[in-house]
Amino acid sequence: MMPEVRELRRDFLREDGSAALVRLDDGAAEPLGDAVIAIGAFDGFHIGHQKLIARTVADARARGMRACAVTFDPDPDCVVGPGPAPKLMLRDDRLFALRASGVDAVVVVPFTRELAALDHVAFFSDVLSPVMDVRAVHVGCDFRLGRGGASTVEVMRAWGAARGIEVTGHSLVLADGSAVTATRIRALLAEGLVEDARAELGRRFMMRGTVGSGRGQGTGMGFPTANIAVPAGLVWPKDGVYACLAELDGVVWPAAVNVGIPPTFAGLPGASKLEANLIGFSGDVRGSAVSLAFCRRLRDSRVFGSERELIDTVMGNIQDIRDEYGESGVCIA
Ligand SMILES: Cc1cc2nc3c(=O)[nH]c(=O)nc-3n(C[C@H](O)[C@H](O)[C@H](O)COP(=O)(O)O)c2cc1C
Ligand SMILES: Nc1ncnc2c1ncn2[C@@H]1O[C@H](COP(=O)(O)OP(=O)(O)OP(=O)(O)O)[C@@H](O)[C@H]1O
Repeated sequence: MMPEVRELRRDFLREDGSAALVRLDDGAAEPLGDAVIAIGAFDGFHIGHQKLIARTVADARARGMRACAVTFDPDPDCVVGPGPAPKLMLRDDRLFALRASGVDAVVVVPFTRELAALDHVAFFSDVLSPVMDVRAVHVGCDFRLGRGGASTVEVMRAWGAARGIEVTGHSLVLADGSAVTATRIRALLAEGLVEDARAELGRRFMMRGTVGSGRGQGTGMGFPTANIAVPAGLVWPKDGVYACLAELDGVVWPAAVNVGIPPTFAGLPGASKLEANLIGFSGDVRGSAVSLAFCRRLRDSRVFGSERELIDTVMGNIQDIRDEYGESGVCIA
């Protein structure tokens, strides 16, 4: 059985993203007035981020003020990190998820080395105050700002108390006894643990890309595949075969997916690193945008001794996924 439309819209970030988007490098940004804010990179927009935003929105409603998510572009880790970690989300998906989170506005601060060197006083006074009057700040208790992370929650709370700004460092949302973080979800995906990643993301892990061409042999073997090129800089789940859901033109199909260069064809030109057989779909997908939401890991990819063995195994995987999800598309547009 395919999941409900509501769940699918969540997986593919199709929920209504109606909050205003305010870029601080856009000189025409309208001032937002009194605001309750949450601050962070929010890569993955996981269940910890979601709870932090829910608290921010509840506080803003109680005060009769605007709720704002303050985030950065690019992700600070890409500017000041020792080597940027692969991201759970494209920038636009991250902003979209924040815009659908219940806040009134998403404020995007361009992140530069100069910004990274500011302390909290300059960050609030010079960067944020032209667009909003911050009255309350919600962050995780481990949050740090500024050069060397010198502005801890305690430092900001003491500074804010004298200025009528309430700073709250919330205890972190835990899973299996330790904090849910983007870093931990990346590690789960690197082990192929897509179901655990789903629990911590609050939706299935999703990759998006454009269909290019592969070696052109899948159709002849009975399972045509969309060979998906994904933008650089994103996390990849561990190589292997997965049951997924695939969105194409607003319709979601069950899909059998191979992640990683197929070991049987390693070294041959044209092999695709991400390919999906959309179950129940027929048509030409080249040039289209396809998104994959990861449901379950089926097995490691392996070297096959013969084409017959490869076909039988892959068709068996496809049948298992068909048995679980059917072969009909579900419209989520
Ligand atoms: C569900 C699925 C499972 C696959 N498993 C393997 C595998 O274990 N080993 C392998 O070498 N190739 C595997 N492949 C890749 C196929 O070999 C590949 O799709 C086929 O050769 C066609 O490639 P092409 O689209 O580049 O022409 C798998 C493909 C799919 C869709
Ligand atoms: N598990 C959590 N529970 C509540 N708040 C959290 C949690 N994780 C992060 N936050 C808070 O959410 C905001 C955004 O966090 P940030 O972007 O640093 O995410 P992160 O998941 O900790 O990422 P990373 O693993 O890359 O450090 C910060 O205020 C942070 O303290």
